[in-house]
Amino acid sequence: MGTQPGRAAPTTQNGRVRDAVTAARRVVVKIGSSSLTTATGGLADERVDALVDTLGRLATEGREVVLVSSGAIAAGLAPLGLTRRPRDLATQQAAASVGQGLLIGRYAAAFARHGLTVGQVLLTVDDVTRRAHYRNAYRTLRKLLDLHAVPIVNENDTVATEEIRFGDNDRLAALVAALVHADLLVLLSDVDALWTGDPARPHSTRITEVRDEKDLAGITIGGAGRSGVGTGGMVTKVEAARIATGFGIPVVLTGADLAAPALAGEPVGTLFHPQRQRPAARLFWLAHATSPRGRLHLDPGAVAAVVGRRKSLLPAGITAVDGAFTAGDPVDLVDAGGAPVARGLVNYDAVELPGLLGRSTSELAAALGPAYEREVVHRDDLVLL
Ligand SMILES: Nc1ncnc2c1ncn2[C@@H]1O[C@H](COP(=O)(O)OP(=O)(O)O)[C@@H](O)[C@H]1O
Ligand SMILES: N[C@@H](CCC(=O)OP(=O)(O)O)C(=O)O
Repeated sequence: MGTQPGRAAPTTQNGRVRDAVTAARRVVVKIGSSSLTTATGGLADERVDALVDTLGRLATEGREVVLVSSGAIAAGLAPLGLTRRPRDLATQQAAASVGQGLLIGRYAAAFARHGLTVGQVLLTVDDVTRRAHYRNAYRTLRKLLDLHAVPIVNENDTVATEEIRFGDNDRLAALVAALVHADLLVLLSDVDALWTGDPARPHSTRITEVRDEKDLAGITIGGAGRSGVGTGGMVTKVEAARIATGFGIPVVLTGADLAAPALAGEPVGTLFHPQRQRPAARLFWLAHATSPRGRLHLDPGAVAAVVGRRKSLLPAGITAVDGAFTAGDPVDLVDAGGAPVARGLVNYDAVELPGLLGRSTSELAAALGPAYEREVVHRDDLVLL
């Protein structure tokens, strides 16, 4: 290991953001599988209890707490006689189905010791990305908080398919934080902070604060750790931090055993500063939360118009279409090399587009009617990637 765990002295700016951490009224806390399980993969009761003691205190102080907890698959392994995390989706789903009940039962018992009731909230990608669905998810979470219950969120693993799955819970936690307008997101893992490289390597050092993207330059952000039950590793945690800070929410990334000092605003872990320049929430959501349902291939002129001049995308600049989307779905706009340059909400169904490609809007309007004068993606519904 590189630098031994220690508490860095807060800088003034760090101190100010830490004050926001202490003052946070609504907090989303995410804990990973690796922090909840024993070496053999079962649920580690004492770890669940330790986390719940910290969160229970917070909730009884009057703060609103939403817990995003992984661990369903890990908890389901032993009861099904499995010795390690399965690779195939069907067995992962079976394990999650068995484990989720055990996990929630364990949390319900632990929170009950603090006089608190829990509510299970299982979400899919669609539930947090599609407007109609996320309003629904928001209402449920809001009502649980109003009723002083602790929502415990996980991905709905049993119905999520490979294509539309988060897999890790880091980004889900960031989107839940945005959804409930949290004041703080705390990501708890089996590592005490973000390090400059694999923490097991001798020259890696701990990063105490990330003020903006520049502080991430030169860092080796690696995959899941050696516990064998986590997924995503630091890659998805840093992505989650980008999403949340982009929504103006500070993020603390630290070890599960440091949850109490982190929530008390002590300088533990890595503090990601909220970004002052908030993008329009809807477009930010589009860039980070939606999974594209298809791809529109642009010719170089269309790339220059959309990216360089911030114009709407017209049928004339599209050379090919992939995917089975319907009007209103998010799609990626890709250049001639296939690299995504923008994401937007498309105004046509996939089946309609091939007949329109390469034709000018006036020609289309004359041939097919005024409805075909509309842009394929309006510039207000476009975000550059
Ligand atoms: N730059 C880095 N800093 C810290 N940890 C890293 C880094 N790169 C890779 N990791 C690994 O990421 C692991 C945490 O991710 P993961 O196993 O998915 O945990 P969780 O179950 O908490 O989501 C750590 O145990 C660590 O080995
Ligand atoms: N929804 C899954 C989460 C998968 C997972 O391992 O996530 P994480 O530990 O956050 O990287 C579960 O409950 O097992």
